[in-house]
Amino acid sequence: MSKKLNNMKWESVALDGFPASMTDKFQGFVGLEECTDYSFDKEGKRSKKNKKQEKLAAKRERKKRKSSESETKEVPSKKVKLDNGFIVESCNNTEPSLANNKQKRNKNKKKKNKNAKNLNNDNNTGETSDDDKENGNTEEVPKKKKSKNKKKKVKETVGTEKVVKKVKQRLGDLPKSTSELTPEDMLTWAEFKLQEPIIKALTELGFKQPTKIQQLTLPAAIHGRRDILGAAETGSGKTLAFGLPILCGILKLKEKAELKGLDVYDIPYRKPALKKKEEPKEKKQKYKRKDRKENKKKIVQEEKVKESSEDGYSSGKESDEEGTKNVTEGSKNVEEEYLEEYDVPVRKRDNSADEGNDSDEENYIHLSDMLDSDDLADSSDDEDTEGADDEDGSGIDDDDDDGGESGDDVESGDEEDSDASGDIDGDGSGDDEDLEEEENEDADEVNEDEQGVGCVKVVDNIEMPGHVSVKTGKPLYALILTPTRELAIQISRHLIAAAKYTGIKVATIVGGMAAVKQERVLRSGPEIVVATPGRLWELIGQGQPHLQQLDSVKFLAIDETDRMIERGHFEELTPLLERLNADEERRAARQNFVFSATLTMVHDLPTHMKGKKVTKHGKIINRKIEKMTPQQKVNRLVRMIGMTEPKVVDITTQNLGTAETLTESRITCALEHKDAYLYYIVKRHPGRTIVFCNSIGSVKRLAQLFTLLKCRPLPLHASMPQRQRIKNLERFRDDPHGVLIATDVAARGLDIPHVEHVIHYQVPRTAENYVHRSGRTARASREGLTILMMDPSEAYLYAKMCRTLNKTSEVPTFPVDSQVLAPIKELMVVARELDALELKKRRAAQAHGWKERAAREMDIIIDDDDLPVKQVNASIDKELKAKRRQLDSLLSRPIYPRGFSFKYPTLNNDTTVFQGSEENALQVMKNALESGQLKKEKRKSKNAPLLQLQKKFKKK
Ligand SMILES: Nc1ncnc2c1ncn2[C@@H]1O[C@H](COP(=O)(O)OP(=O)(O)OP(=O)(O)O)[C@@H](O)[C@H]1O
Repeated sequence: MSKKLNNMKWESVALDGFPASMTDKFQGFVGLEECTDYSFDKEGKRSKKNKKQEKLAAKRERKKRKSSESETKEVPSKKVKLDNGFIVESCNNTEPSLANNKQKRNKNKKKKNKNAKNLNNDNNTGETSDDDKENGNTEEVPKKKKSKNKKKKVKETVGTEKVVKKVKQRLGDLPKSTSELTPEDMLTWAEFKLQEPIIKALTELGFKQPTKIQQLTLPAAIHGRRDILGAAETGSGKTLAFGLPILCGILKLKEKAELKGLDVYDIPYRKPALKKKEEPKEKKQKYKRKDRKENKKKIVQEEKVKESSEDGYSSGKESDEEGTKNVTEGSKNVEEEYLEEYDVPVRKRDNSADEGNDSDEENYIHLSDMLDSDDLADSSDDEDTEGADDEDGSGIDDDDDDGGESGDDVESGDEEDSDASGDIDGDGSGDDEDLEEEENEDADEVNEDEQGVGCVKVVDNIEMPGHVSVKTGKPLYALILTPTRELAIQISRHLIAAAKYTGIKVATIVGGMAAVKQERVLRSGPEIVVATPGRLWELIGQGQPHLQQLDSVKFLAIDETDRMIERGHFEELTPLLERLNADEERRAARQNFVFSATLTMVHDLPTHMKGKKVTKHGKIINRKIEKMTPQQKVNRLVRMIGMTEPKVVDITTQNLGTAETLTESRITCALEHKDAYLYYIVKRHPGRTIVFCNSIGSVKRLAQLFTLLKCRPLPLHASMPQRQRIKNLERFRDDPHGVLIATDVAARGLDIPHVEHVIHYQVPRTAENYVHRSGRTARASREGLTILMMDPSEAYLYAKMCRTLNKTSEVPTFPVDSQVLAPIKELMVVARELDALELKKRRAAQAHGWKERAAREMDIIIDDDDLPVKQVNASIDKELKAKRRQLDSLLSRPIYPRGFSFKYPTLNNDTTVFQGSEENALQVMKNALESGQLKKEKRKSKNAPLLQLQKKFKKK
């Protein structure tokens, strides 16, 4: 209906004899209208003036109509779009269909609520959110009033809708704070002398005070300008522990350059420590003497901090000194309790032997030369322990990126576009195109899947760019390296949030996304680059000008450092570090940050590396391999990265990297029942859950199985396209009952709020992996639960892990209702059968497709009869149909515990699978711990085979 027709006179016409059968199709189609005022369209001849006048008149008319309608409360003459696709205009004198009206109202209501909800999320106003409840920001309002207020609020929010543009939260975005902090609330930060714009951003984020690790590292990093080696539990705020000093340092450098009219390139952030070595020996001896005294650590630290702030590079000598004093005093007590500082001797980098290594023995292998945790794992560990349906046979290690941008193996998920998180630049704008996979570009890259564990990606044709000092006029101040793409994106977003009012730009350079856009961002000269090593090295190799300033960066941070430097994982890291450390003076003037939750953790040796070994030449050697000490591990890091006398802050000594708020538990069961237990947990204890597997194959299998079980799982692994990876993470973040099934690619660093459970579907290969996986829950002082699923064949790995984590007793068992589990096991049998049939069908289709393709290529005509696969398909289809029906019927029925009497079957049509109520898993575990149920178990477990195994293991 054209606009013109709106202004004409309409009359309703009665619909006699309208067939009853059609009524439901025309639901809400309340009448017809006939145009009674015809005229010729003279639009073409009309003058512009006339047109304008007519328009105005029409507008006025519409306004009038609207106001009169609202006064008389008649049915609006607005067009209504029906479900069947018709657009109708309702009459004034006929009652509209109630159903449609209701439907429409509901729709509108939903829309409004949605808008209101979104706006509430954005503005943190209105109804109490989950967050509010958690923070205790709930308000008791009488019910009646509340509904009125609600309406009002909805109206208000809808009114402001045009003004406030809805911003979709992207992966890694920090949620805005619900509490409004005043400058007085932020006084704890003041002692670190952070610049005002940074404090302003922290206030907005609701970060009232620094976390423990921030409290311990910021003074030395900001005032002392020292290198920091930080180890703190997962989710303890390590990102800002290096992020804030970097932002603060950049602002200081910029300010100084502006004040003195200097070129930033020529201002070292700190006095090269090389010169410090030339200091009179007396000073060092003074330290040594003090060292012997009881309070040695703190004094040394204090002296060094003072010394650095006296170096003339601080923005204000006195104030810095003052600040340092305050901070050291302020954090005194905390440090006494937690701070563990190592003496880190600075050694020349060309000295390859590790300290304490008896290098005189030819066949001596030191563990530090084989730091790779997964190299260290038994070769049998690399296989998918289930051995079932591992389609691609990719029982591979899958916990880092950019060691090769692998695969185009998309297995699930729709293809709808997401503009969510391709954003790679500091300004927060992102296009979908950013997420374009670069499968073609990857053609000559080695696929991780094909390589298997222990193989190393060979980086060909990359020449080390010459160490020419490049000045583009837009200095690159800081480089932050991470092992995974998602972590890089997240760190960027955290920094962007903290740098919101500083004008500092942050670029994310990661694989799997369009390099073109990343280059464009780099051309704008961001001060900070957060990157994974692969893509970064690729762009450096291509001569990207902004990155040619790499060797003059003032700050270098390496997150998850222990993972980053593991042998064979990041081949590009070695040349990168060489490049960064090429100029000795610049290296010494650079401030370095090295962080991880497991920085000082050293795991047990795998048996295959111990004992006798027969060499190629038939010689038997008895290998002496010593476990590296934490100090040796730290020394190695210091040497590799080129740090100078770093301050080592390790606050993981109590819980070895896991958060204090984490509740640990375990389920021991047969391998074939693991799926049933997992389904039980997901359904009985719904909540945001991450399920970790040891291989890509396991992730794929579980994702398929749980899709059949209608759990809507979200897979995540390194051979998925980057776009899908981010989309799945965002979906998971947005779904309070989301189930993410992931490899260790999601184990480190990811900060998704309110993850309630972490389930280790398989015992992780190293204790480090256990710590990082478990650390996806119980973050930022919240509580969380981790469940380790273990079958008897994994007892050895479990015992090894417990030993590394210094666990003196077994991880307590998670209580499972066996009555409920029994019917689930039956359900799982059917689901697995269906899964197997689907796999068979896929394989048959693939084989069929292959035969046909081959025939076409060879110009051979094949009869359908010669393709027996099709017949197989027909029979599979039949079976599939039947199985699907069987599973659907099982799933549609609620699960009753075995022995349920059925005397009082429920009348409600609740679709929840469990008839028993859903329970909070953490609470269930806590209750079990308190009720003494687990004490009994402890007594029983004295003779448990697991402990026996552990003893055997110790003897080895
Ligand atoms: N001072 C602070 N006050 C409150 N929350 C904070 C503070 N600093 C950081 N956080 C929040 O704590 C959460 C965890 O921080 P972050 O991701 O830096 O942890 P992490 O120690 O790096 O964890 P992981 O070891 O898993 O990488 C984040 O959501 C972050 O926003």
